[in-house]
Amino acid sequence: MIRAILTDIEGTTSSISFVKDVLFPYARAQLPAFVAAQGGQPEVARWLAATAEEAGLAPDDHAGIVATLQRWIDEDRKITPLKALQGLIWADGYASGAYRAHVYPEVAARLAAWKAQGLELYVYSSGSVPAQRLFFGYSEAGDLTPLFSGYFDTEIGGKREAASYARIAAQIGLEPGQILFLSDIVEELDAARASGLRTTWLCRPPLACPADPAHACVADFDAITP
Ligand SMILES: CSCCC(=O)C(=O)COP(=O)(O)O
Ligand SMILES: [Mg+2]
Repeated sequence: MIRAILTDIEGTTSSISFVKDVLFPYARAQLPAFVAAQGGQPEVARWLAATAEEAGLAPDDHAGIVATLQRWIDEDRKITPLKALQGLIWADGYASGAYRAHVYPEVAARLAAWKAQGLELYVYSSGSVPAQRLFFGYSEAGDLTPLFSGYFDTEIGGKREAASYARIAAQIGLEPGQILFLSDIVEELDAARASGLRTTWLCRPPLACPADPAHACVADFDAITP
């Protein structure tokens, strides 16, 4: 019996376009000024140092670090320091009203219905946990954060690694088979299933489920019956 739902964001609750065409360009454009103004703040300095280490750069090479981060954004790399810094930058955009996070039309009501029927709801995204809280706090459907019991990011492990899902199940405190993972990426679903989680594949239009899908496949949350 399913006791909890663990959901991906990009391509699952929300459009890929909002992340790639709104959030990523905003972070890319703001990065140089953000690093210049806030590079000395301990949290920012920690992630800049992690970026330098990952890229083999000197810790004080801010120009090189910014260029590296911008290249990683262009390549859509899911690297923890990049994701942490993006989250810090996006906070200003949400607070100023520059954008609100897209969620597909049925998502808020369906999440609320699952919560009302006793399911616990969790998020697992490559976006940092603070970025996830902002995303659902400033969504087009309003503040959805009261619906969620917890958030996981790549600090628990990569989304294509089975061990990450075992760690998440242990942190949630449920058997893996009691958790339903929702994602648009088959490699993530394969990893979750390898650790015993139940899986459902979101193929949002204009995509369509293949004839013989590798995972239970739906077009939207209304078609999911946990
Ligand atoms: C929650 S912040 C925006 C999402 C993001 O940065 C990202 O890389 C999306 O990754 P996901 O694992 O949700 O597909
Ligand atoms: Mg996704």
